[in-house]
Amino acid sequence: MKAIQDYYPEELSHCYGCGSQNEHGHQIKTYWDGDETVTRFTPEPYHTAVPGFVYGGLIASLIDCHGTGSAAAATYRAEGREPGTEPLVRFVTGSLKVTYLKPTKLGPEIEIRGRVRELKERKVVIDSRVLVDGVETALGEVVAIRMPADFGKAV
Ligand SMILES: CCCCCCCC(=O)SCCNC(=O)CCNC(=O)[C@H](O)C(C)(C)COP(=O)(O)OP(=O)(O)OC[C@H]1O[C@@H](n2cnc3c(N)ncnc32)[C@H](O)[C@@H]1OP(=O)(O)O
Repeated sequence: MKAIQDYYPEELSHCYGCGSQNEHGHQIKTYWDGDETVTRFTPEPYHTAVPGFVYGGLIASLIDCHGTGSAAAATYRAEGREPGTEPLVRFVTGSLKVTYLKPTKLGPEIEIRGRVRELKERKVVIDSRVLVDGVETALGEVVAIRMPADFGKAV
């Protein structure tokens, strides 16, 4: 099964969170599991906050790209299209909110499960849960905005 990120074109595959071409990045992969999107990531020992627990910025980063990837996957699904078909659907982060419920144990695989709360043409809101060993440790909300064709060009 291909992940939504596997359909990103080369020029959009350099993101630190989800770009398959970024050798220093997380290279996350997001898949459908029924009505939920799922990303799994095993942190390294250096992803430490305090010994034994995962750095919160890593969790935010995973929620971020899980959210934008889920937004793209959900849009293709809502339109009844295969991912990667034209016109390409890509999202950037408009806002990112993370609520840390309890410390996230460092070592086991982290699972992020997302649900679509709102889906419009230009804006998709993804709610995420972060789980380790079945324990919910954080919640995320990503407002994903359709990437403008001229993204970054006016800066
Ligand atoms: C695809 C491969 C790359 C994936 C990368 C994924 C993760 C990333 O790190 S992306 C990088 C970080 N993000 C950015 O740099 C984005 C910078 N911001 C921008 O470019 C623009 O502000 C952008 C595109 C988000 C919004 O553009 P803008 O023209 O203002 O949108 P606009 O038409 O006003 O708003 C559309 C809708 O989005 C909403 N919206 C826009 N910005 C936000 C925001 N920051 N928070 C919440 N909602 C927002 C608006 O309220 C509007 O909603 P509604 O339709 O309900 O009224």
